[in-house]
Amino acid sequence: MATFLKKPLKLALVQLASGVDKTVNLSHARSKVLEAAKAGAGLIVLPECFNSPYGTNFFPKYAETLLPSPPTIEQSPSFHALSAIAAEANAYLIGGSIPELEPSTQKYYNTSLVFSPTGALIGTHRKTHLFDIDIPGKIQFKESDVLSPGNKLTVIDLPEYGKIGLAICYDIRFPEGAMIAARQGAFLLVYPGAFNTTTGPLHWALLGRARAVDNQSYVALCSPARDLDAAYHAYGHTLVADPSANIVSEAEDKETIIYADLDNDSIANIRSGIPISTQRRFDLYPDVSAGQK
Ligand SMILES: NC(=O)CCC(=O)C(=O)O
Repeated sequence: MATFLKKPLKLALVQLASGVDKTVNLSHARSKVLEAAKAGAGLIVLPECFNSPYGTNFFPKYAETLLPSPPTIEQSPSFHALSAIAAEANAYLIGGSIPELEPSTQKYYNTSLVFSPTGALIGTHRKTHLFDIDIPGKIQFKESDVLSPGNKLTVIDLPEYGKIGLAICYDIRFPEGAMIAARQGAFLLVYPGAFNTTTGPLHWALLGRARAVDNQSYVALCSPARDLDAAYHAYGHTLVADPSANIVSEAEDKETIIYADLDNDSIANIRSGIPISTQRRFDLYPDVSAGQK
């Protein structure tokens, strides 16, 4: 049997309730991550913009400097908090995302930091597709008013488990990145995200299941809890889809932690039963295959 996930993994997604106080948010994230680790999670995920409110007016105020790496604690308290939390939890930690200011260009990014169980930084992802939408009478949002897009796709190796693909929220609408990660061997595609109460009911679960069925990989979507006092109403509904595209765990809109037990057989069985990964006709779509390793 082919191996994609080297050993069973308990995944935890923290649907965190954050407010305006970054220090409080970091300390609250620590307590929820430690709770998940105590429950046996080996990989723990936080939501998009987990330590600030979500909105273009908040990005500059909450932005931290990550480069050159490692930053000082003054440049990035979140970097240091996440590193320490991962080590204390003895678990892999995907630190949702934070607004980043790149000092040399003065550009802002929406950036995810990933730490190993020793607290070492093992990967970063800058959101590559910015959330610019306009649905009249419902929602208008333009991340590109403030943010710049990242310029790389991200696959990270967790040595004991295998590879994961990482992208942020709106990135999920573009299936090419997920497909490239899966073709590079990712057993799991992770999206810290903050859909809203308009597009969430329409597309959140559908997109999670779509990326799972396309790639026959586990998919994890991790949202903030909904806060009706905030300007932006996150959808919540943090979820995990399995490689057959069943939703195996899903939150409602309040703060909670959801768990899923990931295993290699679930990936190997669907990939051998419906072997789309070996049946692709890249001769017919070379523009898609150009990004493959
Ligand atoms: N934070 C985001 O990228 C939101 C994406 C979203 O809501 C969507 O519909 O896509």
